[in-house]
Amino acid sequence: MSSSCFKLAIIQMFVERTKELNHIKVKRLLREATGKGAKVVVLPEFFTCRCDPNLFREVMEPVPNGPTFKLLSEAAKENEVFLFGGSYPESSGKPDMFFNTSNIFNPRGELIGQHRKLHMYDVDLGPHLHITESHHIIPGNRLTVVKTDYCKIGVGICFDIQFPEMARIYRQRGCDLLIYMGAMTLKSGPVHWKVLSQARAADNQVYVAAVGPATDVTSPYVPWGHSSVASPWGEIIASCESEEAIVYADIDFDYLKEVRRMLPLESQRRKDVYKTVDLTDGTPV
Ligand SMILES: NC(=O)CC(=O)C(=O)O
Repeated sequence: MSSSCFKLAIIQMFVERTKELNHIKVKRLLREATGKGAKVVVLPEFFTCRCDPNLFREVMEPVPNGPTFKLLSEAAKENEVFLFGGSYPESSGKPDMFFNTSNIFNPRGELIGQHRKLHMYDVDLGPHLHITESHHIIPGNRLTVVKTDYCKIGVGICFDIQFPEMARIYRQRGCDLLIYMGAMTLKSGPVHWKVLSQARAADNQVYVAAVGPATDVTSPYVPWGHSSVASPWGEIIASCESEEAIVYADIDFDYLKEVRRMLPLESQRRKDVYKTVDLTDGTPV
């Protein structure tokens, strides 16, 4: 593989009943992915317990002094990989409230980024799908750009994908890949998950990875699964369905440049007709 290309692995993990079982599974799946040449690996949202607000309170843990943080750091180091550690409930100091946090590690096991889900999923999707995340989750308050050996990567969690402004800012700050870890509902997942990944990719001419847990119909909140990777052309280049799977995709910077050359959106913006916001000013992230 040329230096202008690297292998990304996204892990659509079936989340087991206990944190310990999930830790064991993460180690196994990470070994498998890096054994196949993956240089950047992504875990799904909420991989330490099933999607259930009652369980979240039980499994939440401090960052950086919790067992999951330690596991991810050690696993990144052992496998010499950039690890986007899905997300898990990070205790906030308030008894029933937590952050939905993704910790990101370099191949030396050092923390290089942390994203706390920004947008709260407070929605009324019908009689059985009234969700108010803000009752138990505290939103983060900053965007997250991570520098890796390959490219800059913008990070979002689940509902964050619905907000195009965030992806636009990531592109303006030089990201070539956006990673969203998300457990979409069965209501919005089938319609939105892939379409939004493709839209964020095509609008911004970046790769987009959308990574969820495998579907578990016994969970009170059934995640949609269907993880995928979209190319800068907006095409799905790798995907899976509902079950546990590792999905691999080559992130090819020559292709990315070619898309931007063929379709020069950045220089064609009609800034004389509509207002755009320039965020390429080196604002720290
Ligand atoms: N939980 C979310 O943040 C969003 C979601 O589940 C959905 O869009 O579906």
